[in-house]
Amino acid sequence: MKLPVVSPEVPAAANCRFSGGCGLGEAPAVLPEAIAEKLRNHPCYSEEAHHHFARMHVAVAPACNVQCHYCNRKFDCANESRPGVVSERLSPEEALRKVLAVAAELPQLAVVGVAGPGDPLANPERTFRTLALVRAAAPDLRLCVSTNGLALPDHVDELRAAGVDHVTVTINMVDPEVGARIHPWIVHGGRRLEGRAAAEVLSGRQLEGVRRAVAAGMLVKVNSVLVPGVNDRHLVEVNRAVRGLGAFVHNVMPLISDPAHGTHYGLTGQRGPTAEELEAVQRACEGDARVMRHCRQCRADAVGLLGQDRSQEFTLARLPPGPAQDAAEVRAAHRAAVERLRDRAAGARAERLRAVASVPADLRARVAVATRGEGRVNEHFGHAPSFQVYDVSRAGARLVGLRRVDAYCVGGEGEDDALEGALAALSDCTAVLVAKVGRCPREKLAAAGIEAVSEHAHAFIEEAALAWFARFAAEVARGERTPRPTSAETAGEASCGSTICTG
Ligand SMILES: C[S@@+](CC[C@H](N)C(=O)[O-])C[C@H]1O[C@@H](n2cnc3c(N)ncnc32)[C@H](O)[C@@H]1O
Ligand code: SF4
Repeated sequence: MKLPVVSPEVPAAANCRFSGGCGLGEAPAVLPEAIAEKLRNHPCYSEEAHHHFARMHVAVAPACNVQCHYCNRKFDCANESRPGVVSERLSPEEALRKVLAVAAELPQLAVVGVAGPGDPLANPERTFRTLALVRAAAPDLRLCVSTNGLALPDHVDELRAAGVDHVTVTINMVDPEVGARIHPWIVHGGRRLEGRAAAEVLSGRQLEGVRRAVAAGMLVKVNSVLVPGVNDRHLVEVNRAVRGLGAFVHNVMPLISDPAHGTHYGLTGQRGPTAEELEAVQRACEGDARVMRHCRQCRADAVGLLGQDRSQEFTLARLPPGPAQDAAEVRAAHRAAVERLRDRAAGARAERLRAVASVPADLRARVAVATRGEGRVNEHFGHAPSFQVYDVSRAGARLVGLRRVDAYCVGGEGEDDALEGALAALSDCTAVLVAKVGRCPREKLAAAGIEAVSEHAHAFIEEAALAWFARFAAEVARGERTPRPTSAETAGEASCGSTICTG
């Protein structure tokens, strides 16, 4: 799918944010209403929607037909938010009970997905029964499925009939030589295939699945796990292939690798990418395509706003007994409230943009933001498990990624390490916008060249970022401050022949 080129002067998020667009970089007029409607409240497909709408994954699909070197579904930790991890597996009936209980508590709930812990389409009976039960009980909830794609070509019609209009397919390679280094085996047609032969079949089926899903009118997101030294240079080719087939958005995610997880990569010391490496590949894939940058790589039983996992509050043992009432009218009221909030945020943003209109076009700064949702600066520096990072210029604020950190204010001996970790994670930022910050971390941030800014607490993120940027630009103009190059700028200068080169 070829997308129209948007003027670089026009900020990515600004173009579509309040017009039913996805916040991923396209002008509102570009998106047909049918697609805009599908994005409006889907947190995983729309950067803007993820501030306001929640999703839940129901863990009804235990088996998998592919082995990936990074996945071990046996390892579970309630405190860990990581793909493939679940606390309990559910029957379709239990999944429905849980959906209705969550929907009664969370007016923001908009999406129910099946994303494992194995592969939804390797467990078709359980998956389709779950989808049918949820659709009958709560028809306003969107349904989605996340699959490795091996069985996708066989199930597109059934997915469509089940009311699924969002499908995520994990595609890490289009070259079987690369694939054999990521996927050691698959089971297909009742046979186990290994190495290159397995990767060849997997790749063919994945691409065919994307083609058929797009042809059936579904919105397809492609996930790729970035494995340094294995597929980092190759993902541009994957991007080209899936875009050619009409995939709507590409989500390049960092490999999560730890020896404690017992995966092949963890045990052999394969590392995940640095923030700079991830950003370089995302930038290389961007071109005229949509690239997702707000993914939180959530658990297969995640519940809540992205980044706010509430799965442990909704285990089977904690669900209310008996059949729950659906709360569709509460969700409708929430959707209407979000529309009003979107209008207010658009107004605030337009005003701030006017205030920075005279700033030189080439001045930009990178800022980190502590947020708990609603699109606001509303998290304490020390409580943030991650920071959203934006590049700010007179054109607006553009999300460049997410930096996970250990929350600093948890007490105990790890505090100093956590603060050092946060300083390292934000080392390319000029400022961090927070709801609150203590004196000690403020001083340490300042010593590292990062200004802690709390005067815009509870403001909308882009409004706050632009307000800070106006002051920053004035200080630069007076010679009181020097702009700091972002890691993207320094990586860009060194990109040819290093991490990746698209030229
Ligand atoms: C657990 S899978 C379940 C759905 C399906 N089986 C699949 O692979 O797409 C969900 C997503 O998590 C990703 N994932 C699993 N383990 C990961 C890891 N250690 N690091 C990064 N991504 C991982 C998968 O590649 C996939 O995109
Ligand atoms: S396909 Fe999905 S569930 Fe299966 S091994 Fe790979 S990541 Fe895990």
